[in-house]
Amino acid sequence: MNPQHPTEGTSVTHRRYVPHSHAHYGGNLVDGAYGLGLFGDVATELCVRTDGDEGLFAGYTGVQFLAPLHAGDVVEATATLVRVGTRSRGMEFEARVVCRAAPDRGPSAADVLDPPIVITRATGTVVIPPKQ
Ligand SMILES: C/C=C/C(=O)SCCNC(=O)CCNC(=O)[C@H](O)C(C)(C)COP(=O)(O)OP(=O)(O)OC[C@H]1O[C@@H](n2cnc3c(N)ncnc32)[C@H](O)[C@@H]1OP(=O)(O)O
Repeated sequence: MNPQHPTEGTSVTHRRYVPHSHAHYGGNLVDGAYGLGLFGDVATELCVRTDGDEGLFAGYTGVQFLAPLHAGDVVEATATLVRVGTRSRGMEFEARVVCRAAPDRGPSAADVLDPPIVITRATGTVVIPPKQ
């Protein structure tokens, strides 16, 4: 498929289960860098769709950790294109927990969270390499 023209408002969402092997801190807490990894991956697919290239993450202008991410959560991450430069692409990111364990009901019990819990928001810039 040919890449689309980069259009503000285009977004991509990834969703995944957070394995228990990723618990890093006390209380089954996952490190904040895990969420930034999700943002890198979702930004990559967004760039593939808008520019036909994976892009290179140049930097974040802001990151807010709003609520904890736990091992065993199902988390989704969205990247939205908010600014189209010559080669730079400004993006907004949001990560949400959509399912979470319910250990009071048993070791494998879990609930769908409605509404999801927003855990991280960020803004950043990805750069598309010059066309060869
Ligand atoms: C999708 C996720 C992928 C990843 O996670 S990759 C892993 C982490 N990232 C990296 O390893 C990237 C390492 N950095 C680099 O390789 C380079 O460093 C860049 C490719 C990011 C930029 O280098 P250059 O292409 O030489 O930049 P320029 O020609 O000076 O500028 C091109 C456009 O990019 C904007 N820009 C450059 N650096 C930054 C920055 N640090 N923060 C925000 N914007 C930046 C400029 O303004 C301009 O924009 P305008 O094309 O729209 O005019």
